[in-house]
Amino acid sequence: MKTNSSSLLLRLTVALYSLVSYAFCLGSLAYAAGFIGNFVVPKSIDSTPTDSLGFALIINALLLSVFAVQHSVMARPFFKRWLTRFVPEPAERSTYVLMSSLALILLFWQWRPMGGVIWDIQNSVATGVLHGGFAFGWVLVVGATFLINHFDLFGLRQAWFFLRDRSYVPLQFMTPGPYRFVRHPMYVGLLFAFWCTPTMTVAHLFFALMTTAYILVGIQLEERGLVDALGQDYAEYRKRTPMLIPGGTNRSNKVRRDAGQVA
Ligand SMILES: C[S@@+](CC[C@H](N)C(=O)[O-])C[C@H]1O[C@@H](n2cnc3c(N)ncnc32)[C@H](O)[C@@H]1O
Repeated sequence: MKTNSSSLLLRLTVALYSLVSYAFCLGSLAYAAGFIGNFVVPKSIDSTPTDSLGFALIINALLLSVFAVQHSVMARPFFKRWLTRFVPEPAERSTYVLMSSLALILLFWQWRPMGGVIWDIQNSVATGVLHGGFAFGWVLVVGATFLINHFDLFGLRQAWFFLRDRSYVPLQFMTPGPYRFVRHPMYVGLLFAFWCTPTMTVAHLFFALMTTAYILVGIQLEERGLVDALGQDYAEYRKRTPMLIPGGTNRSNKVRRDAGQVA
């Protein structure tokens, strides 16, 4: 990322923009924990239903689709090339972060609770385990961002290079902590956070199913980009490290084994 000695005003503007985007992101992530866990926030995934089940399903499906499309399309190289015709390159990641946060805020605002209980666990040990799984999930999500590079993932590092009029240094391939056991610890964390609940309502189940499907599809798209960006190291990593389940079958190897290419 060459800066061509951009004006100080532009560099300061990008720095401020990245901080504002980051603040939106922190706020929406914190709200997401309360929204899914039904604590602290004024409106959560299981607030009192106000619409018919059919209408609620349609609106919620649309809200999740907006997030999925925004998140996937804006991460693709063709979109980044188009966006950076209008937005300085060092602000591209912050724009992605800001738009993701706005898509989440729209979801929290317009979400239609749906009532109906699928399971309701009363046993105190089981409830404790599920609450523990929920907390573990969020700790894993946030912890993994720091292991990769929290400030790069949220666009601040790019703006910091730009502010100092330095060229951006991309992240190198790495396998810190849980990345040695699975390729997508953040998504493992999200799956824990979405599924670990003592009371599973229709709305929560719909949310968990849709987001799980999105994570499984999103991984395929993300890994294509990661192989392009990180090269052979990531391609090898895909072959030897499971996607989501530690010790589980690695999908790439399974495909090759099924084709008789792996002993
Ligand atoms: C939103 S993070 C999600 C990471 C991963 N899917 C997970 O669940 O932990 C996506 C970014 O993380 C970075 N990343 C993911 N795996 C990486 C690795 N093994 N080494 C370096 N960077 C990685 C890339 O910059 C990628 O754009």
